[in-house]
Parts: sequence; C-alpha cells; structure tokens
Amino acid sequence: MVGIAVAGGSGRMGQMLIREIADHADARLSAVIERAGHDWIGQDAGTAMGGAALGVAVTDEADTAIAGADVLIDFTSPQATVGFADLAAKAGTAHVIGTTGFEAAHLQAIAKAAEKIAIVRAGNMSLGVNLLTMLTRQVAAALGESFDIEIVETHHNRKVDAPSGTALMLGEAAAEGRGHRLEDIADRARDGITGARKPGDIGFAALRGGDVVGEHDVIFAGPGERIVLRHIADDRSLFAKGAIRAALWAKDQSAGEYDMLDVLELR
Ligand SMILES: NC(=O)C1=CN([C@@H]2O[C@H](COP(=O)(O)OP(=O)(O)OC[C@H]3O[C@@H](n4cnc5c(N)ncnc54)[C@H](OP(=O)(O)O)[C@@H]3O)[C@@H](O)[C@H]2O)C=CC1
Ligand SMILES: O=C(O)C1=N[C@H](C(=O)O)C[C@H](O)C1
Repeated sequence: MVGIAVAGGSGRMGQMLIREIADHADARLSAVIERAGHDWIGQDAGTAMGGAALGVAVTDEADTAIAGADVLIDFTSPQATVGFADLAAKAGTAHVIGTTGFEAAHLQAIAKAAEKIAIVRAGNMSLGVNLLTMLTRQVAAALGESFDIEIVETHHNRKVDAPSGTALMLGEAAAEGRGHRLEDIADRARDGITGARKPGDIGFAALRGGDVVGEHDVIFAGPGERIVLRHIADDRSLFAKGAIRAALWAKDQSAGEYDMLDVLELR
C-alpha cells in the first residue's frame, strides 16, 4: 500500500481525493494537511467531511505529515504548493501537483525541488484531456496558420485563476504543433478596440458560472469551416483518480519533472 498525504484536505479536490484514496486497493491515506488555524485541525478527516471516521486526524504539521508519506498529493494554491514542494524535497517524498495558476517564479521553485524528488505536475489529471492535448498538437501541425486557434474554457464560479491550467496545456500543445512557444503567441485578454486578430496567435477566453466542473473547446477556425475539439468533465473524481494513478507511478521514479503524458505513457 502506498501511503499518500493530501494537502488542502478540506477543498473541493482535497475531499474528493480523501474519498478516492479510502476506496483504493493500493493506496492508504497517511495524512491530511490543512493550514494552521483551520477548523478541521485535530478532527478525523472522515468525520470532518460528514462521513465515517477514517482514523486520520487533520494536521497543520506539514513537514511531519510529508516525511511520513510515500507521496504527497497537492491541489491547493501556487504559493502553498511551492512551500510543499520544498518540504517534499527535504523529506525525499514524491510530489503530485494538480494546482494551477502558477507564475514563472513558482515554476522555477518547483523545478529546483524536482532536482531532489520526482514531481508530477499537470493542469488536468484526466485521461480525456491528456489525449486531447495529443490531438490538439496533431491538428495544429496538420492545419498550419491559415486556421486561427481559439481556446474557450468554462468553470464554476469559485475558480480563482484564468485561463485554466487545462487551457494553457492545450495552448502549449497547439503552439508546439506549430513549432512555437506559447508565451510568444498567446493572446490572453481582449477588451475594447483590439485591432484585427494577429495571424498565428492563440486566443483564450474564460467563462465562469454556476457549478460547472470544467469544459474546454479548442477551435480551429479556417476559411469556410471550423473544427472543434471538446472535453467535458462531469465529475471531479476523474481528476482525483488520475492524481492517485500519478502518485502510485511517482513513488518509483527518480528525481525529475514529469506530467500525465509520462504517467499514462501517451508520449
Ligand atoms: N490538475 C487537475 O486535474 C485539477 C486541478 N485543480 C486545481 O486544484 C486547485 C484547488 O482546486 P479546488 O480544490 O477546487 O480549490 P479549493 O479552494 O476548494 O481547495 C483548495 C484547498 O487548499 C487549501 N490550502 C490553501 N493554502 C494552503 C496551505 N498553505 N496549507 C494547507 N492548505 C492550503 C485551502 O484551504 P483554505 O480553505 O484554508 O484556503 C483549500 O482547502 C486549483 O488550483 C485548481 O485549479 C482542480 C481540479 C482538477
Ligand atoms: O479549478 C478547477 O475546478 C479546475 N481546474 C483545472 C484547470 O485549471 O484546468 C482542471 C479542471 O478543469 C478543474
């Protein structure tokens, strides 16, 4: 049984992970971490979620919890994730990161931690989205720049980052298909008199509302026709299942940065 610590256990993804780990044949919940002062500290994680006791008390002692785990799964915030990556590197514990919304400095800190431990990071842990990145790369390469690429994502009204991590993954795949770096051709905001669309740009649009789990369209708009590649997530359990699969895989990997294409052997 692989011992898994969950960071941000009271969150939407944290609770889903706790349930999925409790039901998993090869994984064991070794710790649940929340920040100091959180209502759940000291309570059993299962009862805090309104269910049966799981025998794991929620802790704010992240260093001890991470050192006692084989793998840490972390769907929290960029700032928190950077701190957890540092603790995981010191403890020699593999780290699975589902958090999104990173800036360059966060990614540099994560890369530093990955010199010591295996880190799997993906803006989306589902099989469907990771397959979609492969298709996006292929279609972008096949069509060339006479087709404009726009990425539209819709999420629930509690989401704090935009574009979504998934939209950026899809954008990177499209840019790669065309032989570019996304940062050179991304158009992330349009408002007012923007001027005509720049040929070759990849545009992003983010919609927020209700309880939408996550929807992503990659639109290839050409002369007289459009191709739309779409993924719809109906249930967060698919992200949790993907993260647990990544954790079981990461436990045996040497230090380095990996993504779900490595875990799913899709490269
Ligand atoms: N890669 C993927 O497949 C997916 C990625 N995500 C990403 O995962 C992240 C979390 O999403 P979601 O669960 O919806 O968000 P929530 O806001 O519901 O949960 C985040 C949790 O992290 C906790 N947290 C924040 N900082 C700390 C800290 N320093 N120490 C301990 N806990 C901390 C929060 O606690 P508190 O309430 O006290 O702030 C909260 O419990 C987002 O970045 C989201 O985009 C989401 C779904 C799938
Ligand atoms: O915040 C979310 O909810 C989600 N975040 C991820 C993202 O930013 O792409 C994955 C999924 O779409 C749900």
